[in-house]
Amino acid sequence: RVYEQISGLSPSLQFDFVVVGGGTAGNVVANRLTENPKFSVLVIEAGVSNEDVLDSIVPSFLFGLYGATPFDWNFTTVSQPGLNGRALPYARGHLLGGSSSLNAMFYTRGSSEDYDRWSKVTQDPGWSWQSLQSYIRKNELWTEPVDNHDTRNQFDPRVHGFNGINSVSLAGFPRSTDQRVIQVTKELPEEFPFDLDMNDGRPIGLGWLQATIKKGKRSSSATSYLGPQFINRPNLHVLLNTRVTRVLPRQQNDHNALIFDTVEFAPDQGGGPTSRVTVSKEIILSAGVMGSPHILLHSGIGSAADLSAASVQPLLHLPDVGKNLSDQPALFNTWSVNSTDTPDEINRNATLQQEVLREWNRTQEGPLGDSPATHIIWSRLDSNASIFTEFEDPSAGPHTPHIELFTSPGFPGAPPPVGNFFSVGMAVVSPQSRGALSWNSSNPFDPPLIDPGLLNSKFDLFAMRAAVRKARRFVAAPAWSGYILQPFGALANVSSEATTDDELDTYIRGTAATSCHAVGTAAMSARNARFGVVDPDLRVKGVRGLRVADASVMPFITSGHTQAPTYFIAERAADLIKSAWE
Ligand SMILES: Cc1cc2nc3c(=O)[nH]c(=O)nc-3n(C[C@H](O)[C@H](O)[C@H](O)COP(=O)(O)OP(=O)(O)OC[C@H]3O[C@@H](n4cnc5c(N)ncnc54)[C@H](O)[C@@H]3O)c2cc1C
Repeated sequence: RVYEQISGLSPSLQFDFVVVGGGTAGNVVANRLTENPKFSVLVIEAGVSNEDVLDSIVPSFLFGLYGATPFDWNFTTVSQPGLNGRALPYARGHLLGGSSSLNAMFYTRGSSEDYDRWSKVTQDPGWSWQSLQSYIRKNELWTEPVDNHDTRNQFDPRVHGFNGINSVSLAGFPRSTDQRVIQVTKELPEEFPFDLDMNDGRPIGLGWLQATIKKGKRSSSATSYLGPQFINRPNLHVLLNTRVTRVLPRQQNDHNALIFDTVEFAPDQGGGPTSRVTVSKEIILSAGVMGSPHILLHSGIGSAADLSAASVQPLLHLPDVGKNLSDQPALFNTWSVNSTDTPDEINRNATLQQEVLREWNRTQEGPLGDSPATHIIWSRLDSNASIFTEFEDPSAGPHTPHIELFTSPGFPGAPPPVGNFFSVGMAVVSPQSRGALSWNSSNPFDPPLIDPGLLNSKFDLFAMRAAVRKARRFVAAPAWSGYILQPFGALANVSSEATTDDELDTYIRGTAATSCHAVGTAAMSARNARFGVVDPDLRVKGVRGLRVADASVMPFITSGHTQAPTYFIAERAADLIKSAWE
């Protein structure tokens, strides 16, 4: 059952588990726990329903979800020294499905070494790439693209799951640039080798993008894990528009351990009275990389000094709550092109957009049904790069990329009034910089202070420079001759062979932003480690009855986009919880 307001929830209902946050991870946990009819679960989600939100259904309408909309938390970061002091908007999903309902839908697992590093740092073999395979497959429902084209040379079925819940697909509408992109792998195979499947654990190379899309529609954790076949389970309850403000312990037991069993919440718009619900088994925080540590801090779990300074009574000194935030700096390089066959025409012409929307409504086919990108190039810095004399390699191993380039026909976001474009987005996917989430108010309705620490490290700046140069070499391949006209905007200042590092730094610091891939603010560590927030079984260290299951538990960011690993974490989390109670 879905309740729009707190008043809809009968006070007589009893729950074994409360899942805080109906986002990417939370809905997985709720789905898997309610497979057992004996477990009753309440999901409490701050945001609105995802139902009938057209911009969340039609993949290429994603840009309509961001900013001052009901669907985005619309956070702002603190000033970023690495970006000339700019403060950035920071999107997070504020609707059922969380960020899976508004992200760019890229499905990338990262490298096998990323997970093996988690396993090493947590001393838990269960987090290794090999061990997670069963969860990867439980999550993935490989789905043929809506146009049913021949996909044999575009992915490797041996590494995919065909019986999971969340749809993953190749693009269902060919782009005029597709063949040129592939042509580059033949013209410059050393630098841009073709890779049949970037999700086989060894992503280095250039391959076709896979995305969480089902036959031309976004597949989010809300449409998949809370889909019609699940949402009517009598033991599954979802409360929307409701913000969790704190979790509270019951009286201390004989051993002095805090046992959390109560969730406090209020209407999301603030101003209303708080209510409470008590669980008989566990509370699972799945409020995401911003929400979960924010709730822990407001509940008195964090650095004791910081808690006292914020006038919150410290319950447990756990200084790493909110620390270790890891994000991937990103920017778009854009070129003008000699073609009118780009999405720019649709994106700036309302009549044309209505026409293709009518086609999409009829068939779910056409240019609206895909993520904006077509291919991704994953690369490492040269092993003899000068930066390695100063820094240890922050990547997880020799098969793990440092940087990513992704190709998108058209202008990124709303296009200028005239012109047609091709863009290469890029990111440092194995960054060295770390930021933090903190607070300066004891009011849980005040937003946290978000510092993604973008480009704080010289390593990340070095990697960004390498990525811009790589993007320039990519579009200089013969395949683009006659198509790419000239660099657009600030890229024009850094497009000659003679461009210096300083000039590149000015471009990068002036234009880079976030990938919105923050993780790590409630990181896992080994059971007896002196750092970290949760144990390898995702229990908050030092207390009982409380786990975290979402992107915030990643001890290191994976070298890709972060929704797929979040799904895998949630699948394993559900199994860990079930095995504790079944
Ligand atoms: C704009 C954008 C684009 C992205 N693109 C991609 C991409 O293409 N591919 C990719 O792999 N990753 C992408 N990501 C990242 C990816 O979506 C996230 O890493 C992942 O979805 C995080 O999942 P989560 O479960 O940790 O958090 P979320 O999915 O954000 O879920 C957290 C949920 O908790 C709710 N919540 C928070 N606080 C409270 C509270 N106090 N009370 C109640 N509910 C609360 C939120 O409303 C939300 O629904 C993108 C992210 C963004 C924002």
